[in-house]
Amino acid sequence: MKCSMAVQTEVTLQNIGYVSDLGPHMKVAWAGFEKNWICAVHTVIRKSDMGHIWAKRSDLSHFSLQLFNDYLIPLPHFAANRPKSLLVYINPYGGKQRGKRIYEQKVAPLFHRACISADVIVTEHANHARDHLKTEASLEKYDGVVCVGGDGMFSEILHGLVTRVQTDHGVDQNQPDAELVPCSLRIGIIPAGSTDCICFATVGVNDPVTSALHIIIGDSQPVDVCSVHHKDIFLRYSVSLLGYGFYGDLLTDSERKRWLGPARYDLSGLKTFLSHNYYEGTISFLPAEDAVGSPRDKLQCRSGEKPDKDGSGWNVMRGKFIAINAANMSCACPRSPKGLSPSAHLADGTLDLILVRKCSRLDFFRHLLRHINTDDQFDHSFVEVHRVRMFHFQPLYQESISLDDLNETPKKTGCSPMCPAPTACSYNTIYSSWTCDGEILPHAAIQVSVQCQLIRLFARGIEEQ
Ligand SMILES: Nc1ncnc2c1ncn2[C@@H]1O[C@H](COP(=O)(O)OP(=O)(O)OP(=O)(O)O)[C@@H](O)[C@H]1O
Ligand SMILES: CCCCCCCCCCCCC/C=C/[C@@H](O)[C@H](CO)NC(=O)CCCCC
Ligand SMILES: [Ca+2]
Repeated sequence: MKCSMAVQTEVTLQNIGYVSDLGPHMKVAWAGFEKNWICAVHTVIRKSDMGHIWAKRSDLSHFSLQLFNDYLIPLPHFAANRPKSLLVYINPYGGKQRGKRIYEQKVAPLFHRACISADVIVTEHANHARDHLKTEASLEKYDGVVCVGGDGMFSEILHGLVTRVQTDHGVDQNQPDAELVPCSLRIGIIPAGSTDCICFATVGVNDPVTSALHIIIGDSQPVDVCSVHHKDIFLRYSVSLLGYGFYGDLLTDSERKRWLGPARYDLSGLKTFLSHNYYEGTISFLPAEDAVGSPRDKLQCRSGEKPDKDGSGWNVMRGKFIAINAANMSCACPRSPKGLSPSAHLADGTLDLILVRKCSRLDFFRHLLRHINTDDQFDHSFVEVHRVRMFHFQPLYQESISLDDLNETPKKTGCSPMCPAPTACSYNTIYSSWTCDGEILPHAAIQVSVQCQLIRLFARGIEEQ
């Protein structure tokens, strides 16, 4: 692979082929002198380094920009961290099934131009990437792992990588209080899924080229990971949303409608909203009293800081909940650009626990609506939010069945259904389940704890607006 010498070029609006956000404070421009990619010229510029110049597109026409032919500017503070060798997993079936094309057309040419070698694996089945990472991949050859797909695919990479590192270090993931070993390999996300909330909440935009450039320049964003256990048995890791009730039901329903693509969430969202179920249980949590900020401080996450010490004392609440949402990050996504918990931090060792208690359908609608407008979604009498380091949930009923059984013939238990109209109540409305980054957990009773900065992404968080 050849990287040619830098050649300084004048650029005007006419020959800038594309200008894209690299997070709110970064821009990328490249000039297509020909339509041919090989002749294209790339540069990545930090907006703050460029003063006002990038503030308005029209300014570009007067701007002489230093561009380097066939060479990505090795800005000094990026150079040392730039990856040279990557392991790429592509889910060809995520989102609108465009992962392979996105990688080949938009990302691979940039990696080539930046002299990055990439070993590409197009997955052949679910859990292919996870299992390959867990046992087979020669990780010592790589500087990072790239996930081309959605949040579900990211979850595979997360589980493969974290499990591999713990196995290599002899850490037992079944111990809820085990000190997990952080992963040294960074993970890059090329968004090609349906929600892509992990990419959106850590980069600020779902754009494959922007993500590719974060990888190329070697950005690094630590991210907390939640570990989820049931009766001291490890279930899963989560980085975005653990949701019981509304989001658990929505996800369960949407999995049956995968053929609809991303639109499945709209249909299942409407259906779940109309069913208006609530569920009774006990939530116990350890507040992060010494955490940086609070869920309602309206300070959006920059990059996250590590807290000094754990908070003290568990809080216990029993109630009837429409939704229990544990947001380890803002969960911003194109559907809700500020997310479920706009001030949640990426790397502070806490998550925001949002409890939506039983309320009228109209009130719940008002609450949902506030995820897409500027009003405060926590400013309702039936909503509370806590910044926590750990939480446990115990549903009212005794959990003696697994999710698989839930899809079979109903079995009666001694507990009463928690649905508003018992006559219309079906078996499924008695129970909800947790969605864990879009995957359904097999148990409702869970213990969750936040593992501070367990992984790092090729990203930089969302910079100050
Ligand atoms: N080759 C494959 N065939 C079938 N399923 C796969 C394959 N590779 C990965 N998967 C699974 O596909 C599921 C969905 O993929 P992905 O997350 O990429 O897209 P999505 O669900 O549309 O997007 P999002 O998770 O952002 O809503 C993942 O849980 C992953 O395990
Ligand atoms: C009246 C209009 C009200 C509109 C309300 C919109 C509220 C949207 C909040 C979106 C929160 C997304 C949280 C992300 C969760 C991901 O881990 C998961 C995996 O991709 N996706 C979903 O659960 C998919 C979730 C899909 C939600 C629609
Ligand atoms: Ca966090």
